This record gives sequence, C-alpha cells and structure tokens, in this order.
Amino acid sequence: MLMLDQVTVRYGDQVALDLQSKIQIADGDIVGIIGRNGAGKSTLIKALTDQVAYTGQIDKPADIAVHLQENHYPDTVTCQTILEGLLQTTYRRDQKLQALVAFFEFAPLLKRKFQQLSGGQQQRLTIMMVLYQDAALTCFDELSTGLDFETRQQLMGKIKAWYAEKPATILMITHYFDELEALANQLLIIEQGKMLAYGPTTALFQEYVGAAAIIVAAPKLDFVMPVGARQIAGESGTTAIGCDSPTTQQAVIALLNQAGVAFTATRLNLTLIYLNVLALQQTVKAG
Ligand SMILES: Nc1ncnc2c1ncn2[C@@H]1O[C@H](COP(=O)(O)OP(=O)(O)OP(=O)(O)O)[C@@H](O)[C@H]1O
Repeated sequence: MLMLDQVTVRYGDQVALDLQSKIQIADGDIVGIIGRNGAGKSTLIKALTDQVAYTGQIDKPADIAVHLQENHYPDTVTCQTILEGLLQTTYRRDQKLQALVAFFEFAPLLKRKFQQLSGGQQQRLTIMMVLYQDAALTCFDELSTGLDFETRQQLMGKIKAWYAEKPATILMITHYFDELEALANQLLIIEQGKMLAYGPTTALFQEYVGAAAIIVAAPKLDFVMPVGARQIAGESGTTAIGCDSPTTQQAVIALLNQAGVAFTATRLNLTLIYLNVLALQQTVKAG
C-alpha cells in the first residue's frame, strides 16, 4: 500500500506540488499519472523516492524501482557491461537476467554500445534494469517519449505481459493516453500541482463522461440529442457525446446511422475523462 497525505513540494518560492488531500494506492494497482507539462507529475515521483524535500506524509514500500525520463550510460562499454555493472551480476550465470533479455529480445544487442542503439532499444535496456529489481513499487516516467507508435505499442505490450502474473504496484507518467488505456486501472490527474481527480478509470469515466460515449469526427452535429445524451468536452475538430446508459448510446447511434455520419462508440476513453475533468474545473473556476 502506498499513501500520500497532504504532500507539498516547493522549489524555492514555487509550489510545484500541493496534493491537499490523501491518496491511497492499493497493492497491485497500475496508476496512470497525467497532466500538462509542468503539472508536477515528475515532482510527485521525486518526492516518493526522496529526490526532493517534501512536507506531508508518505507511507511507501521499502523497495521502489524508478525509470527516469532521462538516462545516461557510459559510451565506451557494451550493453552487457552496463547491465552487469549496474545490476552487479554476471549475465552468463544469472538466469533471471537471461530470461529478461530473452523476453525483451535483447540478446543480439548485448555486445553493442549504448549509443549504437535506437531509441526503442535504449528504452528496452533501461526497462530491463528497472524490471530486474522486482520492486514492490515501480515508477515509470515517460518511458515512451520520442518513440514511434508501433514501438510504443510493443513496449507497452511487453510491460503488460511481464506484470500479468506479478503483484506489482506501478505508477506510470505519460502523455500518451492510448497506452494507459490498455494498462492502467487507476488514473491520477494533476494540474498546477493540484490533484484534480483520482480513482478507478471506469468510475472516473462514469462520473465525468457517462455510462458510454460517442465520438464523431466533425466539430458540429445537426440533430437534437436524445434524452440522456449531452455534448461534452472532446478533442478539437470532434463532437463528443456523453450518454447516461447503453440504451441512450444506442439511440444516438441510430440517429447517426440515419444521417450517415461515421462515429466511434466507447465505454472507456482516458482522453475524454481528462478533457471533461479539466472542463469541469474551468467551469468551477469561472463560476
Ligand atoms: N529542480 C527544479 N527547480 C526548480 N523548479 C523545478 C525543478 N524541477 C521542476 N521544477 C518546476 O516544477 C514544476 C513541476 O515540474 P515537473 O517536472 O514535476 O512537471 P511534470 O508534470 O513532470 O512536467 P512534464 O510533463 O513536462 O515532464 C514545473 O513548473 C517545473 O518548472
């Protein structure tokens, strides 16, 4: 169990994180942490791992593994030497490391130097070192930034498969909501250092979007919404419709089909949760 209570971090005069309430994360939860650039996401991980001073209380496991945004390794030695040096082991005699290297299909790259790897391969090396630790809590900070869609999907698939049978708690910061959808069961939204929403992804969808939603790739629609359906915040150029039940969703779908309009139907969409949490906060501020 991980618990953060009223955690505040200051950099000089600036308050970078001010969580104001209590956050409890259960063992085995995979928590996606999202928010704009500079929201305080990395600062939260830094507080958890004692890289910055904080006020408030944090109860955490003794062993935490962290994947940082930036990783630098020596240029002159091979990846195998980096692995063996940092993990203090010998590849030939370490079955756990061998299994990890096989799982991440890294064996052909062991003799290469770090700078001879592609971005995705560099990430795989770092991820292997993080996973090797088998920590009770693992934090990933933007591990797929700069990678192409396919490489990101592959990495996420690997991480998901690796943890499928393991009781690990994971915090994952990312700007790619699609990759969280497949992985996270909890979502923490941070904005200007404050917690805007935290809870199971399904419960947040229900609360901020509806029982179901429809996304139409057009900024405007020309029909009257059925009862129980309402336009909600969506990505620009699209119209998002929140529905209070699957039946309402079906009614909207029937209208769209009649009008010959293409759409996507969804029961869980993190982008819609995020945009509607932000929209609600702006309404509260304005009011
Ligand atoms: N060492 C530091 N000294 C001073 N200010 C800092 C320091 N590190 C971060 N900040 C500031 O604290 C705030 C939160 O930064 P943080 O890195 O936690 O944001 P983030 O949500 O992780 O952003 P991003 O998505 O861009 O990585 C920002 O305004 C940032 O400029």
